[in-house]
Parts: sequence; structure tokens; C-alpha cells
Amino acid sequence: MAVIRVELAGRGYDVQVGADLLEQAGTLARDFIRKDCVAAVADRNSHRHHGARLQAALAEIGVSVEWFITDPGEGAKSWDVLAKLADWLLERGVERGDHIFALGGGVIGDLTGFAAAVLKRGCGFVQVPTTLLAQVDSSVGGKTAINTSAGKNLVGAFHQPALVIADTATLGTLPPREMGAGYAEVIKYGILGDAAFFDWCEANGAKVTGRDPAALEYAVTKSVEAKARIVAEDERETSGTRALLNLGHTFGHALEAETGFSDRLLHGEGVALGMVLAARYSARRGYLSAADAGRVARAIAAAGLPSEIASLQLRCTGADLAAHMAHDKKMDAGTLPFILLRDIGEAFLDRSVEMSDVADFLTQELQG
Ligand SMILES: NC(=O)c1ccc[n+]([C@@H]2O[C@H](COP(=O)([O-])OP(=O)(O)OC[C@H]3O[C@@H](n4cnc5c(N)ncnc54)[C@H](O)[C@@H]3O)[C@@H](O)[C@H]2O)c1
Ligand SMILES: O=C(O)C(=O)C[C@@H](O)[C@H](O)[C@H](O)COP(=O)(O)O
Ligand SMILES: [Zn+2]
Repeated sequence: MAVIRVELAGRGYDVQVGADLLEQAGTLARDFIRKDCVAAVADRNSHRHHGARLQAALAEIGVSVEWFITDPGEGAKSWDVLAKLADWLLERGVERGDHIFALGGGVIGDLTGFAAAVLKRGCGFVQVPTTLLAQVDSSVGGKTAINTSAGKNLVGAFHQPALVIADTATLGTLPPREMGAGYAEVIKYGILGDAAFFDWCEANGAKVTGRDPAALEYAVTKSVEAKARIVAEDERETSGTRALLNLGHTFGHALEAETGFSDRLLHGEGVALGMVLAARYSARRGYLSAADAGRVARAIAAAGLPSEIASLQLRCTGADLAAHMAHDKKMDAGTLPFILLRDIGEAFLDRSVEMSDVADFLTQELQG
């Protein structure tokens, strides 16, 4: 068990990591519950597998749960579902001082967090992440958002949770493909800033995706520690430090858009492929050795994640993918900074990238 503190003046919070923590949710969250009933959001899968556990834990402190349950998948991060959720919360009289519970993956956390950010100009929320991706990344740091037809996470807010309860035992019911997608965001911390952790991932990745309890807890703890450090330094992505967490995402979000935010490419899979592309593009620019770019690709492929864009069989050009990047939130006065690598464990922001060169590079990659 580990408790990692996200240090933010006046808004700091604990991330509790460990097996079977859901059973302690009532005790852990007691300070954030003021009424005898809480509103909780889940999707059908997280609710089916773990809803009763959260409900039983809260019943122990005399609190009942009313559920808002969405369809699984990226489609829930939409205006339509947000509007339904906001109306549902208002009908229940949720007040600013209340905390909404988000039980699920990154989709549920991002949706619930954004609803909490805008409801009555801001109420509280508690993250109870049930996917590997949500435990190591999305539940921590306060980025909340929905998607629009123009792209990924384009409407959102920074709004920190009051508490994160990451019960690693909930991952026991997660499909293997989703374990892989979450692992992409784990190995990301190594590639962007911690060469020793990357080495550990190369040696232990299969144990993490295979749910070895000790490896899993170590990977979640190390990931949350890395994210908490970066978020404490640059909460709102203004200094450039937090932007490093976007490694692989400029390429990845473009691929997600091109595949229609569908099951064809999960977010973590897009990030995995995006990190391979970022490494190869870093080599093309002369920053990273071809050998290290190859090492990144092999580590990604070894986890069963996509490492070749040609495998997606997209019917688009490099310019089409580059066009999706025009909506990237990092865009600054017409320039898109790219997160590239000087070394494994050393990411940096490059503001000198020409989009025409990125398009040429992607066209070559698409051809295999
Ligand atoms: N806010 C952030 O900082 C941040 C960081 C990374 C990713 N994200 C966002 O997170 C989303 C991806 O999150 P995700 O990968 O968790 O996807 P997800 O929320 O869609 O969950 C993946 C699948 O697992 C199912 N599921 C959830 N918990 C389960 C469990 N314990 N057992 C069985 N099935 C379960 C869900 O129903 C879904 O089908 C994307 O929208 C991405 O943009 C946000
Ligand atoms: O927390 C961050 O900062 C991240 O960039 C984490 C990413 O893994 C995550 O996918 C995030 O939602 C992407 O942010 P965006 O600003 O590119 O939408
Ligand atoms: Zn991500």
C-alpha cells in the first residue's frame, strides 16, 4: 500500500494505491461526504464488476449511492452525455460542497471531473479508477474533458479531485487489451523522464500486464509518483514541464481522430504508437540514436502494443494526420511544439518542427 500526496497549495490531495482499497472507501472518503446519499458515475462494466463493492463500503458509514451509468467507451465523453449527467446531478440537488464519485476508467473520470468542474461553477469529486490507465494517469492531475467533432479533449477544465482511491484488485476484471493500453502510459514515464524505470519496464512489463500483484503495485506507485511530481510543478501546463506528459499524444490523438475514436485504436494504443513515432521522428531530426528509437519500438511491441502505423491500414496521407494536429491544445501562435527525445529518459519540447516535414515523415511511416 502507498499513499502519494499531490502537493498543490490549498488543493493538495492523496492518491491511495493498494489491493482491496475499495472495501475501505467509506473510511478513506468519510471527510468528503456530508449527506446520507452520494451521486456516483460509472459505465456498465465498472458498475457491474465493482459498483456493489463501492456501495457496500459506503453503506458501512451509513451512506447510500445513486448511480448514473453510461455506455462503455469514448462516446461517453460527449456533449450529449455531459448534458444528461449535469441535469441528473441538478435533479438530485448536488451542491458545491458535495463530492461526486467517479468509478471507472479514464472516460468516466474525465467526464465526471468535467461535470464537477462546471456544475454550480465547481463542486467536488472523488476518483475511483478501475483501469490501469486511469490508476497510473487519468485519475491524477485534474485534466478533465469531453471530446468534440473537431478532436480529443477539446472542451474541458483543470479541476483537481479531492481524493483518489486506486484499488489495484479492480484490475483483476480488466480485459487484457485494456491492461496493454494502460501499460503504454506506464512506460511513458520511463521514456520521458526516468531511464532506470524504462529499464525496469523492459524487464518487468510482462509481469505488469500479467497482473503480478507486486509488479502491478510498483508500476502504479512509480507512475503516480512521477505524475504527482510533474503536476505539482506545472499544474496548468504553462511552464512546459507538464507538456512532457503529452509524449506520444500529438501523434496518438491524430490517430485516434483518424480511426473515429473507436475500438479500432484505444487511447493507450494510440499513445504507444505515438511514442514510437516520436522516437523515430527524434532520430530523423538527429536528436536520438536510431538504436534507442528501435529500443523504444521493441519495448512497446513486446507489450503487445501497436508499434507500426502501417498495421492500422489507414486510408489517409501524412498530411491528413498532420491536419488533425492543428487542433492540438499545445498549438501556440501557429506553432505546434513537439515532445521529442534526446535520450531514453530525456524528453524535451521542440518548437522548431515544420508541419510539412512531419507530414512527409508520416507518409513514409504509413507506407511501412
Ligand atoms: N485526464 C487525464 O489526465 C487523462 C490521462 C490519460 C487518458 N485520459 C483519457 O482516458 C480515456 C481512456 O481511459 P481508459 O483507457 O481507462 O478507457 P475507458 O474508461 O474507456 O475504460 C476502458 C474499458 O474498460 C472497461 N472497464 C473499466 N474498468 C473495468 C474493470 N475494472 N473491469 C472490467 N472492465 C472495466 C470500460 O467499461 C471500458 O470498456 C481517454 O478518453 C483518454 O483521453 C485522460
Ligand atoms: O496529464 C497530462 O497532462 C497528460 O497529458 C496525460 C495524458 O496521458 C492524457 O491523455 C491527457 O488527457 C492528454 O491531455 P491533452 O491536453 O492532450 O488533451
Ligand atoms: Zn494519455
